Amino acid sequence: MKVGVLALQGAVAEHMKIIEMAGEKAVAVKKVEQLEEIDGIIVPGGESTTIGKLMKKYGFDTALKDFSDQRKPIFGTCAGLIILAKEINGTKDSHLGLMDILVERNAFGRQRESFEVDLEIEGVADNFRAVFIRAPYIMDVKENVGILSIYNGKIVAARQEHLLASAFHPELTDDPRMHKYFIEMIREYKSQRD
Ligand SMILES: NC(=O)CC[C@H](N)C(=O)O
Repeated sequence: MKVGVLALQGAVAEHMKIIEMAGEKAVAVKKVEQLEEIDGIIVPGGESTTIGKLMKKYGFDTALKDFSDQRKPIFGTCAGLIILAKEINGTKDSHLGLMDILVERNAFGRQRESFEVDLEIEGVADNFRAVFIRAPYIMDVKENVGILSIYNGKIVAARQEHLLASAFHPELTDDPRMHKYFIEMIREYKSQRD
């Protein structure tokens, strides 16, 4: 199995390190052609407007929709969560628009630009150290979306079939459990496709 990390901008190397720590091969994806050789992809944190623009420029906007149509899993972390969302509060624009979630950007306020908390994440861990950096949160979900974690009344992780999203950065600690959960999703959907 090969797990891709969209390598246009943001925390790419950190995700690759944890994927390898979890025992799978990581691929830095810079060209749409590479999507054929991978079984799932992580859209990392960074700056969603920048990632969105680069995605359009290199054809990933349509290519990743095709990737999702093939039921290949996508995991969006932080800015990646914003990229996956169908709705971004305060704007009519969206990026991939795949997940039935409404998100608010930079949702935890200036005084809390970055912080760490221990989270309970359904199916993943009951004490996951989560790093939030200018993080978004999920304001609302449709009924087909499973809520995996809530912090201070705010949804910070969710799953919709083969799509996974977290408001925090699971690649910035040495805990591979969130990545292992995603790798299991990839395995599950790969066996359905084969
Ligand atoms: N750490 C992050 O990925 C921050 C996301 C950023 N605030 C955005 O809106 O794109």
